[in-house]
Amino acid sequence: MSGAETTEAEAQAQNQANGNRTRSRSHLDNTIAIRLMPLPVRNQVCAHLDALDVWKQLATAANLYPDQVEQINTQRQRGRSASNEFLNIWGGQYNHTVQTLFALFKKLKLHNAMRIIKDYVSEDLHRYIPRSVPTISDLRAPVDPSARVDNGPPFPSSSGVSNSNNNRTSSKAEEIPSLESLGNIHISTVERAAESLLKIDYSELEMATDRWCPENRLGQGGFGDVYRGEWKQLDVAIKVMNYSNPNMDQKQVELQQSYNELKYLNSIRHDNILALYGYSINGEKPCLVYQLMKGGSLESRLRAHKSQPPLPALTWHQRFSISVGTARGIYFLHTARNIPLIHGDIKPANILLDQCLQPKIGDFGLVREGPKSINAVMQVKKKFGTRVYLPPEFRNSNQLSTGVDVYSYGIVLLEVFTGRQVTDRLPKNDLKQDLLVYVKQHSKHNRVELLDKHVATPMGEELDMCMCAIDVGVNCTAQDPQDRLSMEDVLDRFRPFRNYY
Ligand SMILES: Nc1ncnc2c1ncn2[C@@H]1O[C@H](COP(=O)(O)OP(=O)(O)OP(=O)(O)O)[C@@H](O)[C@H]1O
Repeated sequence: MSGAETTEAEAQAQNQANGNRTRSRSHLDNTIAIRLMPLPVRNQVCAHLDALDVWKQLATAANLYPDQVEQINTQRQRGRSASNEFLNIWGGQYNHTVQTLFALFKKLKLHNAMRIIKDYVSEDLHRYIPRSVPTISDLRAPVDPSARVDNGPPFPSSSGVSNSNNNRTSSKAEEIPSLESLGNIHISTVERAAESLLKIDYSELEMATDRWCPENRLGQGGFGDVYRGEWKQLDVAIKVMNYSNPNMDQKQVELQQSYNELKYLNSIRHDNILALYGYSINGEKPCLVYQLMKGGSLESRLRAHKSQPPLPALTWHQRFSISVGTARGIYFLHTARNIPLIHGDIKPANILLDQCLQPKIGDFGLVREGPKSINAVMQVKKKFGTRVYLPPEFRNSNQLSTGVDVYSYGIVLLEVFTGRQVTDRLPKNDLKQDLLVYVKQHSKHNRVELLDKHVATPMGEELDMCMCAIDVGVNCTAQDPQDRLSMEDVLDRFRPFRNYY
């Protein structure tokens, strides 16, 4: 061992004896302190880490005290950035440097985070950043717990972050778990999310779809194609992930969405929530396998009269039953756990129908944990979802609450019963009106006129039921979230018509 190495090893031993918490800046590290990092860079790195939701891994690797971890969690639940709070504590109280942070990112294989701060560490450390951006093909490698990761040359011990993973002869107890990357979302995280899900062999899915025969292609979404297939005597829909977006930030968002789908869709079982059967990651592309919804999406059914050959329009009865089932699914999401889950992208394209036209909510890519209680509001950094279905307080001020789903649901109800799309061009004399203004104006006087003309005008109790649906749609889409119904209120309002569902 050279003299310099001995000094480094001694520094490391001393650091370990002191523990990460008391570690201060080493003489070998002359980079700036974390708290002096330029604000735009700090914001960028925090946004990136928050999107990956890795604050717990950071806190553990940095050996924070439980009360500090709780402090970060509290800020997170208030809608603040968990990563920023982590930096406040670790970078502020212990005066760590950007180089130390770089070492921490390296330890956790947060390569994009390393890229963001690389200009603030010495150039010879840039060799620790993998040259190529991790690709989805990383997923193909089966996780072998016994495999060691070759992280290249050891990171200087002055980093203040223990680096046992670099020591290929280190004992198992010291090892950092072997992690393959899905972008920056570790495969171990993905696997944990998918623990109770079936892991399906890719070759079985090839067989199920006749080798991805074009005739079995159901459609295309933001992530790639969806195929119909028969797998183990089950009718399934297989979403083939094709992370084609060349933009790295966008790609990261896509990866995060697939992870959300696994994490949340897998943890929720309800008659009106799409069943996720399993996933496959040992083939050409990662796949998610769902229950096949033979009735297609509500969106396509609402336009059925335009399809070739045209399908009969949905009856009022069917429309009502679909609306009730969808409301039940959203109500479950909002109330099943201590913290409400907010779907964030309720729209007809994400409501799928089975052969009996029972609805199931799909596309959990944007699901978020909301504020602690069903009536509370939290400020979030980023907007997400489909603009025309989002309420003004979320679109304009990033205020997230269960009211976001209620509003989107209200728009869906109005679309279902008027037969108009929220994006439809309105007749000439209504040019300045969007669907909501149009419905709100007409609902005062000529309410029956609002109903979809593709179906015979309802009479008697059926008419009352349709008017109730329009009223509920109007109440769900109030501009002020305080004036909106809750999903429980919606179901109460529908109860007098239970003969129809
Ligand atoms: N489980 C399923 N059963 C039957 N059809 C499905 C199923 N899942 C998706 N589809 C169909 O496959 C197509 C693509 O679906 P996907 O969820 O990927 O995209 P999307 O929701 O339309 O778009 P995005 O993902 O960008 O929001 C849609 O036409 C949808 O109706």
